[in-house]
Amino acid sequence: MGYDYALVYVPAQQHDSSDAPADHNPHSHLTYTLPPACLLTLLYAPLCTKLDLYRIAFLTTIAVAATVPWDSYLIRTHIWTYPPAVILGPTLLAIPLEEVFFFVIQTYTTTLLYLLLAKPLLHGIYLVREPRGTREGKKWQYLKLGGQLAVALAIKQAITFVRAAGTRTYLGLILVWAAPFLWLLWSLAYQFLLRLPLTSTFLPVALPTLYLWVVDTVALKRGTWVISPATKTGIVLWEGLEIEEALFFLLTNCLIVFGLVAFDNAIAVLHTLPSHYPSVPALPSPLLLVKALLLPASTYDDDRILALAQSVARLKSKSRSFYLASATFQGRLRIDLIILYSFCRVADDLIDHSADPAEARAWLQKLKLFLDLSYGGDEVKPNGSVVKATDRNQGQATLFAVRAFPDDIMLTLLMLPTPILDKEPLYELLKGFEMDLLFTPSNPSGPIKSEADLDLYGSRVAGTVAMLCIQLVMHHYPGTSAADAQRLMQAGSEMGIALQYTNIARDLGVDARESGRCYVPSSWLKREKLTPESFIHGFTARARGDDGVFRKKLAAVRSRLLDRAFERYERNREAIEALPVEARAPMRVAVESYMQIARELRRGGGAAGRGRATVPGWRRAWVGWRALVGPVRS
Ligand SMILES: CC(C)=CCC/C(C)=C/CC/C(C)=C/CC/C(C)=C/[C@@H]1[C@@H](COP(=O)(O)OP(=O)(O)O)[C@]1(C)CC/C=C(\C)CC/C=C(\C)CCC=C(C)C
Repeated sequence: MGYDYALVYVPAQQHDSSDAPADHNPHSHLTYTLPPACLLTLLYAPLCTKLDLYRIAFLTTIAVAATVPWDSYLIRTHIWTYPPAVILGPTLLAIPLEEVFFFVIQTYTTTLLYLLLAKPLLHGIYLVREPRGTREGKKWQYLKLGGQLAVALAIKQAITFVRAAGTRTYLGLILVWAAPFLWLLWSLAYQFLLRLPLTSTFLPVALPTLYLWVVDTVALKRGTWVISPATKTGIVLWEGLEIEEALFFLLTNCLIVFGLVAFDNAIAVLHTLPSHYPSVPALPSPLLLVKALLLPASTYDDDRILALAQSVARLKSKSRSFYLASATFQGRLRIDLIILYSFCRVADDLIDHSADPAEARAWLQKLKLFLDLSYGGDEVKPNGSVVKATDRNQGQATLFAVRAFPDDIMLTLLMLPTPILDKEPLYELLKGFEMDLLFTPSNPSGPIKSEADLDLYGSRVAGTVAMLCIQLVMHHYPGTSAADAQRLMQAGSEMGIALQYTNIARDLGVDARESGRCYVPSSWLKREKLTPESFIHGFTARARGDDGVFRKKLAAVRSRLLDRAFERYERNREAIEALPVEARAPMRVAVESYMQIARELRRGGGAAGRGRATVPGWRRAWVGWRALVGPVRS
């Protein structure tokens, strides 16, 4: 019996209360199962969503419902019994309550570990379309069949063991019970079971299993329970751990993790494929989850899946702050934000990485044309309401994007949720990128001569991004009044500018050295007796001799940028608390993890000189965790 260490089962023929010291047993949960459960609860609590609670309740109910009849049967038929002295008393269908509690706590702990490890993943990118009649489609069908066959053979063998009623009975009973569930879960979620990273499949099975093996061994060595020699093989995994026990813990953890993977597979289908599921309830019913799992993989939208995979890869490689923050958003909002990030990133990179200004202008022109086509169908009604682009216009935009942009960029453009986003911030963003084209070797300060210029630039390249993010939030979590929405947009835009000031303060050296650009208003430079040219020169290798003087001036300029960043941040951070509740904590994470760069710069940590500030991974995680818990006090 797998859960014996918690309960101290003793086979009937050996039942003797002297085998099981009573003082060990009621404390087993306190000593072994509750501490890891409490620790994981503390760690995961700030990340926990309503969907997670639903998932935990769903899985625990199934685990208890699936285990209780089997366990009860074993007890009622006297295959197992337990010394009454070691249990508290109450039972459910003859199963002691402590045993039932074990079913719950094991499911809960393994689930929390799984959720923690799976948090960074966007599950939609692990879906695979299986086109009918193709090699790829057949490959997946063979893999599915292969797994089904292997588990079916194990079931057949298990039935033989049980029928023989000998030393393999216990082994057979474990397999006969667990394998059909595994067969079902494999049949529904084989794609995810094969494709998810091992941190989401192997690790959440291996860690709790190993823990239970060790605990089981300790319990055995203390003589708290015994397995009947008549029903066990006698094989041990290591001294003190029967192979049946080891298998039981392994299979129960496999069942829990396979169940969670199937749940996530269903949610991924629902969230990733709006063409099949235009709207999805926050807590999908079990029936909807099953329907999603049964949706033929040949009908998946592989363009959308690929676009998402490219966008996630882009986000992961280009921005650690927003990658961390993205993990805290949920469902379709998370997907739309990642695609929006990808759009902003590719647009910025197309222009920044152009071989010459002419090429950069050509890309800008194409991006504008794409927006013109996407929004071309907008119609303003006499009452001022806007009817969004029609399918015809989407079709034209698609055709244009396919012809005008490289494949990996084209898919991001096509997935941009233009029906949800206003066009003005997107055009403004392009205007911001256009300002970057005004930086030339003969004009290294480009369009930035005054503070007002810098504010305008910030509002175009970052204020707009914030407004687009807030629009997505309000679309996915409706209910904000028009007046509040306007206030949020205003505050968001200001917060975007704060982030842009931080960005400029961080990249002063990189922009000077690599692009010959100086984003510092000329009026500020004058106060430090610098010009844009001498500022850029200060970063070049030749100028390293007069380090001290330049460093002081650089520190003063950077400090002014940071002052403006913090001023705007302080003024607007309260507004985050007026966002829909589901988006507050994630938005705090996005803003705080970026503003941490500003804090590091202010502290002078590592990057206040000519280098680029980075926030150490552990501090980034801590800042994110703190922001999730509640508003950050300054
Ligand atoms: C969680 C998640 C995936 C969020 C996505 C956010 C998003 C869409 C970001 C786009 C970033 C981007 C590439 C924009 C292009 C223009 C640009 C470079 C802007 C600067 C970003 C810095 O990114 P990074 O450091 O990676 O860039 P470089 O390496 O220097 O090229 C910006 C500083 C702008 C970022 C601004 C925001 C994300 C807006 C944040 C504000 C809010 C979300 C509003 C908060 C709400 C209230 C109510 C106050």
